[in-house]
Amino acid sequence: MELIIYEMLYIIGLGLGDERDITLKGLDAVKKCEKVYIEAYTSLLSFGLSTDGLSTLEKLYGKPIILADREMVEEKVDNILSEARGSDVAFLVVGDPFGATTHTDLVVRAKTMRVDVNVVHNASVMNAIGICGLQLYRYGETVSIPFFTETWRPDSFYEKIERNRNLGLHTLCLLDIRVKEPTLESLCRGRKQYEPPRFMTINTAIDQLLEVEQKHGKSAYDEDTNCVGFARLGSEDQMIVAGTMRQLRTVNFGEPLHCLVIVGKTHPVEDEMLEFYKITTENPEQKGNGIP
Ligand SMILES: C[S@@+](CC[C@H](N)C(=O)[O-])C[C@H]1O[C@@H](n2cnc3c(N)ncnc32)[C@H](O)[C@@H]1O
Repeated sequence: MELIIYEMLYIIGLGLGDERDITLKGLDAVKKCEKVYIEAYTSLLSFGLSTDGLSTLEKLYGKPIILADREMVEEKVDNILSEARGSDVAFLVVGDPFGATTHTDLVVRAKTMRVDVNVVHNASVMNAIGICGLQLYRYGETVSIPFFTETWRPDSFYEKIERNRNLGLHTLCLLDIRVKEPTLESLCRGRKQYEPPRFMTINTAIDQLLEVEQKHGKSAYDEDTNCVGFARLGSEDQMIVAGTMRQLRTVNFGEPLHCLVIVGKTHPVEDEMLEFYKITTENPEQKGNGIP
């Protein structure tokens, strides 16, 4: 009887900061893989991902890395999986592989195609937000805030935030990333051209949240609701600022990526920790860099 040995798909978390955040286990796996893909869709990296290539990562890993953009992840993933049937293939993900739903799909498809999968975990935005002192086990459902357009203003996040707040739970709001979005014009013409990448800022997210509150009027939150804004978590220049929606709306958080937490009912220890990140009249220039 013929013995079929399937090779492995390694899904490897890179963490949040820079190329050195990969784990030793992850690095070992990358080194033994014949092909290495990096997902550039659900997160932007501060890892030297630019038009001139992925040099920092490639230097550290000692091999070329193929950029798996949104199109490849969503439409051509079967090709990657087929390759993993004949050789070891690495699929690198910023943060943790399960910090985004796309990668759960990838595992399901791999299993269906009888490709073995090995996951190497790393830090995710989902746990890095713990740095502000709000307890991770006091969070409700995470919501995603999409960019509003003139004609498309989806607000299903509102009900979820309302539910979380009624239960006294904190809410993590993940903010939209628009990468490789085909322009409307190019879709009509049938030849794809792409919009420039866009990353939602905390300021835009708060504007949209308040617009939706005004529309529904159920007082799920308001301008005086306490929040924490996070930018570039895990990087040297990360920024964490606590304040009301009104206060955070005017803070310049700088480069992406950003996310926002709407604070629920707090424990005294959570309050004590949040104090370190607060904008105050004595400290209007709160930069919120790192651990206080
Ligand atoms: C779908 S999640 C991807 C999560 C990633 N796979 C992980 O495990 O961290 C993407 C969203 O998380 C937030 N995010 C990701 N990395 C971040 C960072 N370093 N700092 C702040 N927010 C971040 C942004 O709102 C971004 O739109």
